Amino acid sequence: MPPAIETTDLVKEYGDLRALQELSLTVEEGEFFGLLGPNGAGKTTFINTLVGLARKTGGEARVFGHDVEAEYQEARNAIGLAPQEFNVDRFFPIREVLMHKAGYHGIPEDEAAERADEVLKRVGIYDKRNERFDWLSGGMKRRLLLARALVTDPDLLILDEPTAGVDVQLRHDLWELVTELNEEGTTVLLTTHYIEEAERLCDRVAIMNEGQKVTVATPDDLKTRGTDTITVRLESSPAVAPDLGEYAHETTLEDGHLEVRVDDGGSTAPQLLHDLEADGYEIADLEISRTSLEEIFVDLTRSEDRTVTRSGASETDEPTEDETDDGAAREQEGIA
Ligand SMILES: Nc1ncnc2c1ncn2[C@@H]1O[C@H](COP(=O)(O)OP(=O)(O)OP(=O)(O)O)[C@@H](O)[C@H]1O
Repeated sequence: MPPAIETTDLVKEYGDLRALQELSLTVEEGEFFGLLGPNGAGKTTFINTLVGLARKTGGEARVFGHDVEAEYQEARNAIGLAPQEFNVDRFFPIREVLMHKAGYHGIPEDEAAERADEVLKRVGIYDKRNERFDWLSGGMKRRLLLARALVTDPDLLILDEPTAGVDVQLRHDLWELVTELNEEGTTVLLTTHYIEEAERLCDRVAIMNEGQKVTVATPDDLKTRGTDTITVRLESSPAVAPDLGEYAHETTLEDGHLEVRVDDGGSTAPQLLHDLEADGYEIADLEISRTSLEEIFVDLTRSEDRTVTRSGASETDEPTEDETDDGAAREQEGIA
């Protein structure tokens, strides 16, 4: 089986703005894959090129082996997308919205009705089936987007910030549901700003910045890339920080607390204690803290200039041909 997603040197330009810069990424079938990056990193653009809402400028993109443009229908039929924005037809009861979506993907009416009921039950808003989208609460709208993504029984579920602005209960419900779907074999691509979410759910994460891939790793591997801090409380505070071995990348002393930054706190602490005692210091207390994934993420995506790289000099607010197309396609996506 080919990978669920495979892109090679994928480029997307909006006029002179390079939103994706030679992005090569592979998501294996069955993976729960996270896409992380600061605002404007290109996450939604990446998704849009996969689902046909944005036309790529260069490179290749395949979904289960199908070229996303040359074999659009095959690629698109494999994907269920829960987008960031609420792009749902507001004039129909939500059950009909789901049936239209299924019909658009070639599912016969009877089966579409069955599937609509099934997914509404699964996301917990079956009792709202005859209401219009506008009448749902924010959390219910998120559930509906997920239901719409699931109504075609996709092999690849793409969730673009599914828990943005939802309450804790719903966030946990959604986590449980997508974990279940992944365990049943659905490949999941998730973009999120919540590092905890990625850490909890994803087998691997890609960190993107300014349209480029910074790294791909498991959350555990990423965490080992940070440094640890050993904080030692000394019985009597010296005037200056002691001179330690090469293992100490940085040593600071404040109010009798010595903070030493090291690669691996667990294995360095005995050496540090030994060195301090040898120098006559009395130790009252010791604590090791590990860099959080969030700090590592901030480090990896730190940028002096947060603006996205522009390939040309001119800056214009005129919509490009692509943007106009994207708008039309988005509308279609909403209705379909
Ligand atoms: N249709 C468009 N026309 C012009 N520029 C666009 C368009 N869509 C996205 N961009 C630009 O491309 C860059 C990447 O945007 P994108 O929405 O992909 O980022 P993101 O990582 O999803 O951000 P966020 O986390 O804020 O959702 C941004 O600079 C954005 O302004």
